[in-house]
Amino acid sequence: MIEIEHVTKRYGETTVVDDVSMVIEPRTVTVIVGTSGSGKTTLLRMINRLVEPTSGTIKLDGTDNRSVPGHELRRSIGYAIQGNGLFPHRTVAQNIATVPALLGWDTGRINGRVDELLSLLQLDPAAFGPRYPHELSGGQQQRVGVARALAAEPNVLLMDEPFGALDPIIRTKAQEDLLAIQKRFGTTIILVTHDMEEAVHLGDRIAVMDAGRLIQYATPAEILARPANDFVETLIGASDRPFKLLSLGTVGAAVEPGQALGEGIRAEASQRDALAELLWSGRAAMPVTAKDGSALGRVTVEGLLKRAARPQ
Ligand SMILES: Nc1ncnc2c1ncn2[C@@H]1O[C@H](COP(=O)(O)OP(=O)(O)OP(=O)(O)O)[C@@H](O)[C@H]1O
Repeated sequence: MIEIEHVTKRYGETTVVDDVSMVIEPRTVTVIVGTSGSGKTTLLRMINRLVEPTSGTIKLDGTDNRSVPGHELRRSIGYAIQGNGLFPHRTVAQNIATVPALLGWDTGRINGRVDELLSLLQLDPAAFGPRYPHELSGGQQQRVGVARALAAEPNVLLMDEPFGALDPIIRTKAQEDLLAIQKRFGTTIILVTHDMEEAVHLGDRIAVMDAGRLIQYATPAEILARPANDFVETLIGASDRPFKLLSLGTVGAAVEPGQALGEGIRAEASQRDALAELLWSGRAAMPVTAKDGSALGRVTVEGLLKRAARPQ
């Protein structure tokens, strides 16, 4: 658990983070979202003490983060940034091995971990381990950056606009990879973005910041249904709200008894995708199938429209 208590950061007369308090539950994804200059990066960097707060306290599992030296703290907390920050003169494998080597892991354990992470991020260890960062595409470099941040099995991973430089298709893929990794390792992830779409997709909870203040801290569904003020409402993009709401639920949760004709959709697809497919193919209903291909029922335009309405 991460407890941020009345944390303020000032540079001279300027307050860039203003009395922020929030509790981050273990094994969850928290997304900090807000406009440029709202203090997101500063707040994130106070967790691993790349920035020291002017006042307030940050506790990690009950322990004040000032009770251990900063460099030690940063070995136990993963950190991934936009543009990946890889060391250009080290191979991919050496980059990923950086923190485990500092921690004195033996070679066998380091190599095992490097291979495990590369495979997990769908990069063949034999092909990619010996390469240098400039021999990789931007998307591949970004994955190596995430692998390096995860190398020493941190409980906490901080990510600052990790997908900002990626094209939309690679970005979606990288987001799916991240969610899979988070499930597998149970890592507590805190991710900064200015993209509300990304926040809704990835976050168990979203923290909305404006001018250094924490304006709202809630689940995506709560934020969509009840934005705390006009600023949050603008950030969500009101015209898109029903679709964002549908993107939170799976088809499996909207399945109705009965049959339908034509091509089906899988239960784990999003309700947004189901509605798009129904509208595009001009159908009122379509079959829903389980992973093994068995029929579960159907999903209907009528049912989905009800789910897209503002929650009461
Ligand atoms: N070392 C520093 N000295 C003085 N001012 C700083 C320093 N670091 C950040 N700031 C200021 O603090 C404010 C918040 O910066 P921060 O990087 O936290 O914002 P952000 O929300 O992450 O923005 P962006 O989305 O553009 O990255 C900005 O106005 C920035 O200019």
